This record gives sequence, C-alpha cells and structure tokens, in this order.
Amino acid sequence: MSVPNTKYVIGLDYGTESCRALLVDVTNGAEIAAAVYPYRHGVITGVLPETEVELKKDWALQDPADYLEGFKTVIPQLLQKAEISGESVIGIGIDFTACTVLPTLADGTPLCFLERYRKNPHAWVKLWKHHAAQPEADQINQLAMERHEPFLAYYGGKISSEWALPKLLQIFNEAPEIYKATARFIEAGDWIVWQMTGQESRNACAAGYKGLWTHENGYPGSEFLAALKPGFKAAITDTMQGPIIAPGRKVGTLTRKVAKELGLTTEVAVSAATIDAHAGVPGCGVGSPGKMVMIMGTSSCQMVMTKRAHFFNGFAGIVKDGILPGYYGYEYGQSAVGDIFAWFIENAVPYQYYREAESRGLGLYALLEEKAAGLMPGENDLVALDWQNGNRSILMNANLRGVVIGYSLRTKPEAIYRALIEATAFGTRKIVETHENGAEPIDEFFACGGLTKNHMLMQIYADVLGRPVKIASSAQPVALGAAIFGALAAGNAAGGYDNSMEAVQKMIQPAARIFTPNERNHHIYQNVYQHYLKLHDYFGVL
Ligand SMILES: Nc1ncnc2c1ncn2[C@@H]1O[C@H](COP(=O)(O)OP(=O)(O)O)[C@@H](O)[C@H]1O
Ligand SMILES: O=C(CO)[C@H](O)[C@H](O)COP(=O)(O)O
Repeated sequence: MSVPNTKYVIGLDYGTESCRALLVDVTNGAEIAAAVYPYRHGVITGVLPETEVELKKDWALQDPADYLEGFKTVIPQLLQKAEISGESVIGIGIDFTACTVLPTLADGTPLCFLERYRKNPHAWVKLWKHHAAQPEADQINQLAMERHEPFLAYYGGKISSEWALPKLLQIFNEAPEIYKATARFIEAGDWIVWQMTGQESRNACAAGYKGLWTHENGYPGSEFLAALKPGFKAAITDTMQGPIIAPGRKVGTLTRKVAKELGLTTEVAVSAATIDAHAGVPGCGVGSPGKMVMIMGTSSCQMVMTKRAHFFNGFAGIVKDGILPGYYGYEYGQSAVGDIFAWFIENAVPYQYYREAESRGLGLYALLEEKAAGLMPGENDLVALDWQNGNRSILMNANLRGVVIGYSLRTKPEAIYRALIEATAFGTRKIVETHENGAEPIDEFFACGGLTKNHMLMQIYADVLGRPVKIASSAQPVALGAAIFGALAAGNAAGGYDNSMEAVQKMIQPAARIFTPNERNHHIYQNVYQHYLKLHDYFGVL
C-alpha cells in the first residue's frame, strides 16, 4: 500500500532480451515494485516472423510491437503490485539498447507495421548487434579518414557497423523503396518517448554515441554524405533531424490516450531517452569522474566520465554531457559477453552435463560455474579471444572472430567455459589500460547487469583487473538509473530533482558487495594476459 503523499517515478530498461521496469520512491530510491516483459519475438535472426523471408548472417532485427507491449504490460503491473494509484507517479525515464533504430512514416508508424513493407527485412528494427552493415561502416571510415572528417575523433578513430549511419546506408544500398518511404530513421528509445508523449525528440546520448552528432559540429554535412553516395546527401537532414534533448530533460507528458491505458495521469513527465549502459552509471551511484561502470549482459559496456576531453584511438565514443551533465562521457564496449556464454551452453556442452544438471536440480550456468570454480587460474592451459561477435573496443571490427588455443585430449567443457570468461575479463582489462593511457586514471570499478549474479565470473574480473569491483546495490541498476532521469524530468517542483548529483545521492544505496582481487590469482593472470595480448595483436589485424 502506498504511504500518503509519497511520490514515485518509473524506470523502463529496454534491454536486448526484455523490458524491465521499476517503481521507485523518489525521496530515497526504494524499489517498491518490479516487472519484466520478455519480448514476444526476442532477437529476430534466421527468418522474418510470419514469413519465409530468410535473413543473412550478421542480421539482428526486432519487432517494435514488442516495445509497445513492453511498457503497456509492465507499468500496469507495477501499480497493481505496489497497490498504489497512478496519481502518485510523477515521472518516467527510459533507457534503451542502442544503436537500435527503425524506419517510420512521418507520424512515427514503423514501416514493418505496413502490409506493403512487412516482408522486407529492412522495414524492421535493426538491433544494436546487427552487424551486416560492416561494408558500409568500412566505406564511411575510409572516406572520413581521407577527408579528415572531425566526427571520427569522437569515435576513437573508427565508427562501428552498429552505429546509425552504416545502418541507414545499408537500407539505401539494398532497399531503395524502403529508403524512399523512410520519413524518420529513429532510435527505438526516442520512438517509445514519441509514442508516450506525442513529442518527437532525439536524445543527446544516442545521437552523440551512435548518430555521429557532436555538440561542437552537429551531424556530418551533406557534402560528406554525397561523397559516400550521390543520392544519399540529404539522408540525415531528411530522416534523423529532431530536437536534440539531453537525458533528464523533459520531452513532454503522457498523452491522454496513453495515460488512460496505463492508469497514470497526463501530468507524468517523460524524460528524453538514454542508452541502457549509460543509465547504469547513475544507477550504480556514480555521479563523478574517474569511476568505471561495467554494464555486463548480453554484451558489456564500460562507461567512465572525465573532467576534460582527451582524444586517442580505441574508445567507442566521447560525448560532452553524454552520461551526466558537466562531464565528458566515454563509452567502451564488448559486442558479445553473455552471448558467448549462451552460445557455449547451447552448442558446446555434452548431454551428460544436461543430465547431471537436471538430476541435481541445477541450471547449466550453475553447474558450469561450480565445475569451473574448481579450476585454478592457468590450470586450464587455455587462452581465448572474446570476439565471437566481433570486437567493438578497442579494435572496432565486427568481422573479427573468436579464438581458443591450448586444447588437449584432457580439455573439459568447464575449462573452455572458464577460458571464455577469462577472455572477456582480459578484453575489459585491455579497455581499462587503453583509457588510463589515453585519458585519466580510474580509481573505482562498479558492475551491474545480468552477469553479476555469476560470482565466479565477478571474482575472475577482480583477479584479472587487480582492482576491487563493487556490485550495484539494486537488482536492476539500469532501470533505477532510468528512474533517476524520470525524477529529473519531473523536477523539484513536482517532487523530483533539478540536479543529477542530488538525485544520485538521495536515490542510490551503497554497493551491495565488493569482489576484491586474490593476489596469487592476479599474479598468475598477469602471465596469461601477456598471451592474450599476443593473440589480440596477431589476430586483431584481420
Ligand atoms: N549465470 C550466468 N553466467 C553467465 N552468463 C549469464 C548468466 N545468466 C545469464 N547470463 C547471460 O546474461 C545475458 C543476459 O544479460 P542481462 O543483463 O540479463 O540482459 P540484457 O543483456 O538484455 O540487458 C545473456 O546473454 C545470458 O546468456
Ligand atoms: O551498444 C550498446 C550500448 O552503447 C548496447 O545498448 C549494449 O551493448 C546492449 O546492451 P545489452 O547487451 O546489455 O542488452
């Protein structure tokens, strides 16, 4: 039951596999209720739903109907679970995976909702992990280097095939009729805000990290676009324009129709969207520079803020005020982490392990964690590269692939599983060293995301980094970070906040657990990491 006069905010975290929601007491960040909506169509690969249309390799799509069903399912569930009335909700914040983009008509109707386009894969949402636009990214990088385009420096010297412009250029190259019908090419986070408020916006976070927009220079000019492809020169001005609004700023309030459908009022302020990883920073209680937040899920992102801008190769993006206002936000990433472990479980575990797990009432993750925890660092004699879905940071090349060396006839599945986990930790260490060499020292590490429930994995990360890793107090820190942006959009007058630092201090509890490095293990990993670096430098130049 609600406490009289308590005000609440809602955080919506649209991850790769599901929409997670929190109802939060705005005065202290207490998590009153939680709800999850697994996407009905999940990640679309292989075949387009309800058709026989086959998708090529490296394609990854989603159905925007799942996103609508997401908030329409979880928000009423929150109110019901908390037994509160909608009148006490003052704000909503939304974080979304990015660059997850869709083509729509001028009124926001997704092209894949229209019968005439539904069978064309280019009419659907291109999920952040859609890597089929690598040739377009290669062309953009090559031309930008030749023309000394200023935007390249803001992406560490190379943009990813995951970003918006390669994906739009792929549509232009492969589906002219879809490109012609595209009035808006919009981030899914901004599209959801649009559906809720009727107001179109482009959040400064995704525009900066994924859309080639910079505070200093705006979007790349039409000359550059025309040099890419003559008919492409108006691509950005035609489809990606819209007011650039920083996360935490109010875009609008719920429309009457949406408010009624959700059981909320039309007074509810909706913040500009942000990227899921970036919401994890305030959600972990970080509001100042020099602290790296690792958001560890299907993929991983490593976020850190600095007082001033440093330009060097290897980061995925730098945006002024991109994470929180007043600082430069750096983003790094690993395109596959949890995905690697899911792939291993689905493809490389013998049936005896499934039978053992079933007979003991364990999940496969738990069984593998138990067996792999029994191995000492280095005992598996294996070294791996974590590139099953390419390398985002620091090499920015989606064509790279995974490597495991050291197999013997004695190699067991748990040894391989542990080597894959160690490889993702080495990949994170390479990112940390690149940032500290190019920018400023990192004095604290925080982690959140689905992988933090694997304590063996978290201990390996602490041992490989040689640094303590603090685990977020919240079970859903990304959604909590989104709720903070909802409180900022509502503002102090409505019971929220006007200052992000105050919101973080009031709404976030101290870390739930700290994994501290085991010195002996760290010493062993120092040697194994040298082998990782040799593989990294040898195979990283594909
Ligand atoms: N115990 C575990 N150990 C390792 N990986 C796990 C474990 N549990 C889930 N995963 C992986 O975590 C990923 C989901 O992460 P999560 O943060 O929950 O979702 P999302 O990436 O959609 O935000 C999946 O790739 C899954 O394979
Ligand atoms: O590139 C991104 C952030 O900048 C994607 O949003 C992120 O990699 C996807 O996160 P998750 O794997 O946890 O869904």
